[in-house]
Amino acid sequence: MSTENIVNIAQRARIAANKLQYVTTQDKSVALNKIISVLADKKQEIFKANRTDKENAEILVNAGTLSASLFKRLDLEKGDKFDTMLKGVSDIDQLPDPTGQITYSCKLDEGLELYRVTCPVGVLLVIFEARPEVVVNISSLAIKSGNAVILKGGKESILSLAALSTAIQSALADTVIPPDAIQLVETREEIKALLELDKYIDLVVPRGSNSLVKYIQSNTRIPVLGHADGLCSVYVDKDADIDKAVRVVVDSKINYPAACNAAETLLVNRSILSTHLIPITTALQKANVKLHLDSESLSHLPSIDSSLIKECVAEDFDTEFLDLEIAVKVVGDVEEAIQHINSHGSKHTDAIVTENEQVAKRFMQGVDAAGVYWNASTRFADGFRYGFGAEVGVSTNKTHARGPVGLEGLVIYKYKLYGNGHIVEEFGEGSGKKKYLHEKIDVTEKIV
Ligand SMILES: NC(=O)C1=CN([C@@H]2O[C@H](COP(=O)(O)OP(=O)(O)OC[C@H]3O[C@@H](n4cnc5c(N)ncnc54)[C@H](OP(=O)(O)O)[C@@H]3O)[C@@H](O)[C@H]2O)C=CC1
Ligand SMILES: N[C@@H](CCC(=O)OP(=O)(O)O)C(=O)O
Repeated sequence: MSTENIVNIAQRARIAANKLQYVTTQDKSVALNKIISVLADKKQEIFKANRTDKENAEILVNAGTLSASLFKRLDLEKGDKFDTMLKGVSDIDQLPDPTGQITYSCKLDEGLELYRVTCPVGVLLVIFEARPEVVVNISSLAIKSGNAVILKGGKESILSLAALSTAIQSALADTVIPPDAIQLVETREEIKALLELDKYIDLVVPRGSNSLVKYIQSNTRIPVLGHADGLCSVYVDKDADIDKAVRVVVDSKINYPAACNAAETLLVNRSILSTHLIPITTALQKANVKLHLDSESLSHLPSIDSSLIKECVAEDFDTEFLDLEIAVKVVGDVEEAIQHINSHGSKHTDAIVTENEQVAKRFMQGVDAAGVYWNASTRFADGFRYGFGAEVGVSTNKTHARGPVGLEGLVIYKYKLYGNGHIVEEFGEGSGKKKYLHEKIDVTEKIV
């Protein structure tokens, strides 16, 4: 696409975003329900496009140039993926409108009232992996939060994405939401050109590998909300219940090994090696997980399947395997576990298994991650599971939005000041000057 056309896409997104400032919750609901019905009507057409994407991808899988997990992500037909995707749109419709919410109010003077009110970010540019349903998840979240979005998914999903976004745009054509609110681009070159357009685009969300996020951060002036790799750890403490430890570690690793919220590192307290390590590693091996063991854990596991054991190297603790592999390290206490996670983790999601509340609290306060869990699988790090309907992805940024990004992550705020000819000159410390009241206003309803 020419540079001129790319600028045109960004300009149209900007115009759509400006219009979206005025749409009502009811308008959004009409649009989301229309999207559900058009997607349902066009299901076979969308599946046909998805099948062609899969046929093309299969050639690459057979040639060994594409992973089986990428192929699995690409598949929109399998199981209940399509229905779950539609349910996500309906769930988002049911959630409260995130815009127009008053998060601060203050009476500065008689007749002078200040409100902080949530509002859309504006125009988003979201880059994501070859997972077709993400286009529907993000479009729904964008519409409900009043944002326009330009989307680019992984190249392997190009036909599925085109079918889905065309369906969404045709649904919007029958509503007050401008179809330009949801636009698709297809290539890295187009992204490169869009990254220059800080005049039209307000926020870039790169969702994918660390290298993608780093590339975007280094090549744009637009603020970036990075959704990068998940180097998640589970720490099994000396006061861990064995059954809970096995359940949490195994689920964190095998429930969906290619996801960013799968565990990549297992930290085990030294004092429970003889009791907990064997049941946990046996369960992992039963699930075909390859263990990258440090020398201390290796010396405690003389008799397990050696084809699934490797002595670890230092880099294993900085590796996102995204597969049935896990690095195992013995630590002395929770402090060492926290220190390890804070120096090797990716600030995504980390879990502790323990029955000791004090130790759990220490872990949850000390670990610097978007999600810190006690006796629960890292796989819960997900917008749907958090009750957000769906997610843009899992933010590994520390500011604006952290962890699964749903509707609240897609709004900012503005301060609205309602006066009656008030001027600053009248206020001050001297005689005859007015003093600020700074009284909280009891707000019960939405304001304009
Ligand atoms: N935190 C989160 O929410 C999530 C994180 N991830 C992480 O993503 C990784 C795996 O996903 P994977 O598909 O391999 O990710 P990639 O980063 O390889 O690709 C993701 C997307 O980024 C695009 N892309 C990559 N580099 C560039 C670039 N330089 N310029 C423009 N576009 C670029 C790709 O385009 P193209 O296809 O055209 O090459 C694709 O659309 C794992 O680390 C996983 O943890 C995955 C999902 C969610
Ligand atoms: N958040 C979702 C999906 C995670 C995700 O995006 O995975 P993937 O695209 O396969 O890296 C989940 O927990 O299953």
